[in-house]
Amino acid sequence: NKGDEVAWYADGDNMVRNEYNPSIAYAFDKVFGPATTTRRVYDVAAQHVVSGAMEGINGTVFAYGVTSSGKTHTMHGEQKSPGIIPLAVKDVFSIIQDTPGREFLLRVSYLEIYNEVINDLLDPTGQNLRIREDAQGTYVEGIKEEVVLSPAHALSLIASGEG
Ligand SMILES: Nc1ncnc2c1ncn2[C@@H]1O[C@H](COP(=O)(O)OP(=O)(O)OP(=O)(O)O)[C@@H](O)[C@H]1O
Repeated sequence: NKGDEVAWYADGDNMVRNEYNPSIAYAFDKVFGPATTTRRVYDVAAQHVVSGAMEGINGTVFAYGVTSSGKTHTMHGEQKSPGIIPLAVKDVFSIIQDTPGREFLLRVSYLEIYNEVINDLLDPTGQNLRIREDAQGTYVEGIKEEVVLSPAHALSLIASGEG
């Protein structure tokens, strides 16, 4: 809209190619073009991580990119086009609903890593936290974990961490 030109474009499902020098191209597991909805990105790239986590397989979904590349747009989205975080939270609760006979305890924590420093976004006193490892795996020492009972509860916690 500002008149910026496209410098890189999606060439098929697995390639990003330079507009000015088409011999420069990078291959990825999956490339989504500009018309792709975040819902589609979630379904293809994140949903299996979420369902895997509910089966006990540790998983991570993270966005990485320069300023204004669309991390917030993709992860948070907006009311009418929710991002990966709200879609994942809703999915988790519907998986629980569809799994009668098993009990789940869901805890949300929310942190920011900036310049190698970890801060707790749910607890202003939790600053410069350490990453530790024990027999259970890797964890952030002293991070606040809040038990959540509904998608709205989880999302309002996350929203409170933004402020
Ligand atoms: N896929 C997209 N479709 C439409 N608009 C987008 C898309 N990705 C980003 N935008 C828009 O581009 C602008 C910058 O995106 P966004 O704020 O998500 O970037 P960011 O990577 O989170 O930036 P920062 O690192 O500065 O926080 C926003 O106005 C956003 O709505």
